[in-house]
Amino acid sequence: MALRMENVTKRFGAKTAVDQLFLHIDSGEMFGMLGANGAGKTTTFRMMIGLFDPDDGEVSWNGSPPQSLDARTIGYLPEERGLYTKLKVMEQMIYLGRLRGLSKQDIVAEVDAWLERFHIHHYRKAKVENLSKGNQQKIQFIAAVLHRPQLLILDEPFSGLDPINVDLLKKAVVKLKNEGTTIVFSSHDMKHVESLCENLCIMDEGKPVVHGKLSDIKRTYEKRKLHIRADFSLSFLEDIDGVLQMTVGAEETTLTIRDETIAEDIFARLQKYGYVRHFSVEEPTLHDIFVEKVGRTYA
Ligand SMILES: Nc1ncnc2c1ncn2[C@@H]1O[C@H](COP(=O)(O)OP(=O)(O)OP(=O)(O)O)[C@@H](O)[C@H]1O
Repeated sequence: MALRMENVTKRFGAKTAVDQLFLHIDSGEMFGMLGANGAGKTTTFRMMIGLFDPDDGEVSWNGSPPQSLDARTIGYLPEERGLYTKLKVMEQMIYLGRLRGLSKQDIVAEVDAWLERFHIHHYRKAKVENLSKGNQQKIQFIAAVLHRPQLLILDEPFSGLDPINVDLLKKAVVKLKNEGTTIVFSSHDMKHVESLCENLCIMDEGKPVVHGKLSDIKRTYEKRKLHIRADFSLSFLEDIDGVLQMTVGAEETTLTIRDETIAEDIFARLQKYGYVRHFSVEEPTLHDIFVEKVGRTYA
């Protein structure tokens, strides 16, 4: 399932929530959408699944509008979680799965496997309202995937989860990707996108300010941090033109430099002094890129 969004704009009254967005997501890809609150991620998702029509531009999956997709093709974890809290976990899953045309037998088998994977099988007969928030979120995730969609859209899937549950969910998402599912998810946390996605889009006020392959994006930004470990004093580096800051730690010295050419210069100089145990140029993080691109701190 490959997605194309061509010059898509969505307005709410005077507010332009999404502004001339171009996106191309390949089949089987894991794609990350980043952006501060109100950047336009949820509105973009709603257009992807055909819940909203764009005011301008076009959305298509394999050439067809999202409205023409079979309900089983898409799995959607909405930002506003909504489960029937008085129902028991399995009852709820059977109800939701039946709505999508699955047999009770298939639903029970699929849900049991997911509950095991998430270490919450003992809650299969528990009422949803008696589960912790994190466990409710896992149940909602299962509801989004139990029909094995080809296309999975997850709005903030990791928010509110503790690190152990974040890892469990990440593993589940990677497994689905490896099985061929096209996955799009949003996050406020750049690290999640950095660890999971090859391709991403950073949105700011409805516009994609950065879009493309993570490795390409990183390559186009200056590398400005140097880490050096050596068996001799590195204090002379502070006086080199282009060294903006220097922090001397017990083991390692970290330098902030003006641009990559300074790293080459320092590397050449160090050769003359003695044995260098470690020399690395740190790639910019997505956070660094966001700050550089939109000129303010993220989220
Ligand atoms: N149904 C709506 N009616 C009016 N304005 C809306 C509607 N949906 C979204 N907006 C506005 O559009 C902008 C983008 O909202 P959206 O929910 O898409 O952002 P988001 O990136 O998902 O934010 P968050 O991270 O807070 O969920 C916001 O200014 C929001 O107030």
